[in-house]
Amino acid sequence: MDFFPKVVASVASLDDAREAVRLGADMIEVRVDLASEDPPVLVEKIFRLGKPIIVTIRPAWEGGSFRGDDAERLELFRKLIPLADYVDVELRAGNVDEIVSLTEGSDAMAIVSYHDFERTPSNGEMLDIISRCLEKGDIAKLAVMPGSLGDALRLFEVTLASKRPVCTMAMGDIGAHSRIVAPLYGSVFSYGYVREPVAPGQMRVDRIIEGLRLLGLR
Ligand SMILES: O=C1C[C@@](O)(C(=O)O)C[C@@H](O)[C@@H]1O
Repeated sequence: MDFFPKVVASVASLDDAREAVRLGADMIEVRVDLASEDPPVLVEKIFRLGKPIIVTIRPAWEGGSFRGDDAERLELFRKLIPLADYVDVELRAGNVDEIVSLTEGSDAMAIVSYHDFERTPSNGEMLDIISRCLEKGDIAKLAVMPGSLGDALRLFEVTLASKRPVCTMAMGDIGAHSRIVAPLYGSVFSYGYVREPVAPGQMRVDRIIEGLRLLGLR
């Protein structure tokens, strides 16, 4: 295996971030849209834990809880980027290019993401989505909802066929195994939870680590 996938803990509090470190997460995704604490204060506290940080401000129209407008979200990203190793922005965001451009001249990389909570697109559509994400940012992320194991299998095919770096996951109960299996096909990150899943089918991060070890990926 020419790379080792990173296990990302999705958190919205300092307590969960501390637990993520204890459970062995490699990186911490701060879901700013789910946090109750002031974002710059929270991200600064989590930054001090010493793990790479992904800043995500997921809008309601793509499954998150942020209800501000594009300008407000852009400003929040601008404030948080100095502490971020990665920012996650949706391919379909109206100002995706503006948000990605905030990373230029910073240490942060841009994850350009696409979530389909209803279905698993065709292989051609998924490859096209990944390609468009990589045109805009540094890492492509694709999360889909499988209706069958065959859909999950197609996601693995697409992951294997994709240019790097790509992060993929099949959500829901049918797709839960993808948290451990997708990295085998080249997914560079696997997202898990600490206390409660933030997306359908997420596993707790220590379980992902255990599974990756069984596959010789840790
Ligand atoms: O995009 C993703 C993936 C995710 O939706 C998941 O299915 O684990 C969890 C989100 O927090 C993250 O930003």
